[in-house]
Amino acid sequence: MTTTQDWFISVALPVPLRNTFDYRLPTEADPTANYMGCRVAVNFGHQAMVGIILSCHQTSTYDPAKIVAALEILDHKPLFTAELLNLCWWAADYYQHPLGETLSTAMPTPLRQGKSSAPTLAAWQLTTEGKGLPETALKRAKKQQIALQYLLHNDFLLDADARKLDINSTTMAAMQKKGLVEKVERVPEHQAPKDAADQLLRESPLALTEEQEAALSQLSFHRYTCYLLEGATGSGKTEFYLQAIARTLQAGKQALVLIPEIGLTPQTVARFEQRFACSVAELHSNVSDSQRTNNWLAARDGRARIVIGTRLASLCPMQDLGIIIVDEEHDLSFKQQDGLRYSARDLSIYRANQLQIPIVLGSATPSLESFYNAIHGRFAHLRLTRRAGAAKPPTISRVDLRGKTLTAGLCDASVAVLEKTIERGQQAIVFVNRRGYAPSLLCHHCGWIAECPSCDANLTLHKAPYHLHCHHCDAQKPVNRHCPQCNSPDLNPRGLGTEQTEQWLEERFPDTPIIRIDRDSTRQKNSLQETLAVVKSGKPCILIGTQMLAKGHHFPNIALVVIADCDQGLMSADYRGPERMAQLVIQVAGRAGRGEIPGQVLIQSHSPDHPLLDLLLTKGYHLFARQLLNERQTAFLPPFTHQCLIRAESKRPQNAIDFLKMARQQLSSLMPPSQQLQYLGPIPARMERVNERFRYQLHITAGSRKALQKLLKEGIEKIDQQALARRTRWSVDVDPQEV
Ligand SMILES: Nc1ncnc2c1ncn2[C@@H]1O[C@H](COP(=O)(O)OP(=O)(O)OP(=O)(O)O)[C@@H](O)[C@H]1O
Ligand SMILES: [Zn+2]
Repeated sequence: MTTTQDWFISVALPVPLRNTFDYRLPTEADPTANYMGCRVAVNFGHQAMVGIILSCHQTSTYDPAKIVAALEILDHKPLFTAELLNLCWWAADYYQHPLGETLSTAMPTPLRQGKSSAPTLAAWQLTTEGKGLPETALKRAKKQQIALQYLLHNDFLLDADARKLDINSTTMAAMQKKGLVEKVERVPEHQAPKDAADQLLRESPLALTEEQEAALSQLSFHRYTCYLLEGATGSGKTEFYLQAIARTLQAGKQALVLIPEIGLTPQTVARFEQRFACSVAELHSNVSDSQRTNNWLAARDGRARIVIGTRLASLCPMQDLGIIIVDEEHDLSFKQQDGLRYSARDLSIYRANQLQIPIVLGSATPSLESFYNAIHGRFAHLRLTRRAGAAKPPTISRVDLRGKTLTAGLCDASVAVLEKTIERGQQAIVFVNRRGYAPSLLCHHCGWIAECPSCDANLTLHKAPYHLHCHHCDAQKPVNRHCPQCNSPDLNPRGLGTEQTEQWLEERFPDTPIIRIDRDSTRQKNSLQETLAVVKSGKPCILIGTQMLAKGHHFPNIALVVIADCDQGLMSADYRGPERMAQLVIQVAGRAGRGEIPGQVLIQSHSPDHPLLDLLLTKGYHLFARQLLNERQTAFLPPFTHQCLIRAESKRPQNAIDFLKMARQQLSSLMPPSQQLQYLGPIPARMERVNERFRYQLHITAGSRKALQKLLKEGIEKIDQQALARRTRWSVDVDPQEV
């Protein structure tokens, strides 16, 4: 007879090592059970850790005498489905990241820490006193009466159902105070998805426009295809998603919807809940840890039929996934910039392919990568060129700033149009690319500029509260009264930030609400939603904001959009600068005229005749993107080539440089440079010093993705074995988005 003593498990642990670890199965475990994908508690050195079981076997390549027993198996049911394990495996391999850390990235924090994976749902039930009440009680508190009536007919009221009945937590808390209800935790029941199919929709779908109809008829639901939905702003991409998802749900399958970070979620979730009667689970950083865990498990168990989330949702287990939607697929937030540097979009394309299901990448301004794939037939290209409903595309004009006086970033002509817009009782957006009051503080007498002591960066001046702030290392300082160099009191803000425009507009339009939307103003949970409620009311107001305002909001009363400065993107040193500038301009401009009011867009620029800007504004994003693609091809740049960055940082610059020299040597000994493989570096990062550390990088550009992957697979392993690799902080970034 075999005992658990004869069984070994291989475990992936969240440590920066690329191998897995063998343990004995704990004595109380059942060797015939399937533990693959379950969490296990183990001792690793002197530390207790939570790992994931990858396999169970009767032999080990290590000396069995030295293998210790694992402490405890933490799950009854695998947390990682075989499909998710495979996905993480691929991600670890492709992005050159340790598997254990990759699996850890996929899990919500409580699960990572070893907390229980038994899902629970918060619910209310009547106390004995509550049960004694007649249905007609609580007449004076309508909402409480609705809750009471519900509870007299049902055993309990789930928090989620309370929301659907429009009963909020204050109502329930009031009833609890009266001793009528109490809080309980329910184990969720499994809801058979097929039963729900006939009562799927809560509202009837819109009649599709011709273009939407044509695009939807091209979707095939039973095999893998990656669709690029290139749809103008306001063309009704969301309606397209909703109807594609309805068909998926009808077939008894789940849908996964990925959206960019910040702000968008509540709006999108509301749209989905309004349409569908089934359960919609959210996965993003604004959901509490315990709720995130429950939602993650609900997706695994199939209780959640639609999962909506940011990048991190792409690594969630799904019982029976039928479609993936990536909205605003060009958005940078889909790429993680530390740890596992994955692209949620690219990962999802791989996932859809493995599952043989459709994936839709939607955007008005597709990334050049996706655009290229669509043109070359790797993706199916769907287009929506016209706005849905009555809305017309906005008229866009350029405002030449040369020789004009600027106040808080705006010239007189733009202010005059703003004034008219407000007089007409309409709303406007002023787009300013930087937060804070001014990007630097300058001594007018000697030219001294306030710099961050730890970074190669100027300190940003903020007025509310009044201080100097480094946007790179987060250091904060009081504002100097005198120049530390020449002692002159003549210190002045230089450059433009959102706070400055806000302050000036408040003085200029004292009777109009001025609403600033940037990372500083929306730091608190839900505050963005509260602010946006004012905009939704439709009353005249002026919104000032950064990129956050560009992303997918639908405000029907915005008549005017002013882009204070689009020159930065045109002059950028990053080859992606023009692409990003164009996406931003089209997205921000796309907020104007989405309802019945026609939209107008003013683009202020010191180089209004710049050929790229001209191309974008006269020919549109599609032709602009084609031209950029031609330029990229000539310059041996992505998407025609494939890149990897190896980054290193250290307190002494030489350490990082030495490490990268070694890395370059190791790699080029495997594959010497050629026309199809270029090495560049070590070179300093764009900002060389951040937070007292010097940052360098090695760029590798290859003509073929396969060759690059082969090089990395063999090369990183060799680099890993060098002593320098253990002494240096370094990372690998495959398909980097910021170089
Ligand atoms: N078939 C349709 N008939 C009537 N109205 C529609 C239809 N499809 C969409 N709409 C409406 O058009 C407006 C814009 O749609 P939506 O927000 O989906 O645009 P979008 O393509 O996602 O734009 P963006 O990329 O700017 O976010 C919404 O008010 C939506 O209700
Ligand atoms: Zn700093």
